[in-house]
Amino acid sequence: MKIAVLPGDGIGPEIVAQAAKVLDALKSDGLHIETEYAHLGGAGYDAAGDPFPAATENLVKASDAVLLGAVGGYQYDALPRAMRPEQGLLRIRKSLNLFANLRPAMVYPELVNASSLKPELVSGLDILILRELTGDIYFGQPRGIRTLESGERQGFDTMHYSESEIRRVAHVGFKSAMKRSYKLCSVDKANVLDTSMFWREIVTDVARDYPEVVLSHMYVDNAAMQLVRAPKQFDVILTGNIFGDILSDEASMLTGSIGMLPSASLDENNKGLYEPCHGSAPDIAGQDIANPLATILSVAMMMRYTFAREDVAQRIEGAVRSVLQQGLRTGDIFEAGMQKVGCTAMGDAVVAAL
Ligand SMILES: NC(=O)C1=CN([C@@H]2O[C@H](COP(=O)(O)OP(=O)(O)OC[C@H]3O[C@@H](n4cnc5c(N)ncnc54)[C@H](O)[C@@H]3O)[C@@H](O)[C@H]2O)C=CC1
Ligand SMILES: CC(C)CC(=O)C(=O)O
Ligand SMILES: [Mg+2]
Repeated sequence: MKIAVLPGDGIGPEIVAQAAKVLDALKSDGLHIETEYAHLGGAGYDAAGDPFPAATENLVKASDAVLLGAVGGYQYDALPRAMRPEQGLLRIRKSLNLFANLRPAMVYPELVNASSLKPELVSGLDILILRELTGDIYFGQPRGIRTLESGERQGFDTMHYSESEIRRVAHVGFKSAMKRSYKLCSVDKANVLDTSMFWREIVTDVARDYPEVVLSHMYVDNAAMQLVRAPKQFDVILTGNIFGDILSDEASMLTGSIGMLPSASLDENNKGLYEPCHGSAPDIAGQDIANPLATILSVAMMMRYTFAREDVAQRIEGAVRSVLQQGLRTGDIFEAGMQKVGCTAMGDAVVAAL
């Protein structure tokens, strides 16, 4: 298992250090894990003048999987767009062809009261948001800021999806639904956007290959509302890049915190990049208070999807469950009566529970 580790920026190094301890513990138990570190995002810009340095690209292409913290920081916000940390993230996803982004949102029984919704709405929740990750308005050309004939300046981006991009992620969605509850809801804005109208047409066509799966369609504004009204109506949500980005942050709060939501970004062969769904949280960086569980759970997803080690994945998930049962909580999921711990102590507790 050759794993490239990219701590990134902000809380990235803190949370990745905890996940790395889990990898070290698994290695001591006999798993053949080899890790190598590199820079991405602001760290890449600082070290090599590029948010996705060539050395990082070479390393991730030579690795089986990538573990990433997060990128971004206030100090980089005024850089030209191409130099911003977030462009490093978009480029690594594109470079590795990681078109399928799996973002499971499940509520641990111990955290039912940490959710911002009523316990009965979220208890037992287990949904999968499948977000297309290498297309859509985040990658569309042309884009930029131009001056119109009137002399007024205008910012513009381009949304598009090609048929092959929709087909391949739709297949992942239907296959995921076949392993779960045979229900797939495709989320779009087909009442307004041509891109979405086309998305709906192709998803409907792909559905013919999966007659066992019940396909439904929902507009994204309604989906945002339904996610907080009655989230358990969903099982797999299939959607595009920008809608999935937004809906998955929303879904994270059903679980108690964005610090609980892991992700897997996969190519056609299940080579993957694994990262928490949240960002670099510069507002809490350097204080040892970030929740490392989303990153640790991302390692579990890595074991499941890239290395086909369901046993190891479940072992890590069991350890996370165990620390929650012990009453340990970082600040973002803290409730009265629980024991508040920092990022490092939470990581240590997970390792001890492995
Ligand atoms: N995948 C990535 O690397 C992503 C990077 N970003 C970047 O991160 C930076 C900050 O963006 P924001 O919009 O503030 O989103 P964010 O996800 O970093 O933070 C949003 C809020 O959630 C909290 N939070 C996030 N992760 C947490 C954790 N593990 N434990 C406890 N609290 C946590 C933060 O403290 C903050 O209050 C920006 O530069 C942004 O571009 C944003 C999203 C994803
Ligand atoms: C650069 C952004 C697209 C990162 C983000 O918000 C995400 O992937 O969730
Ligand atoms: Mg996001």
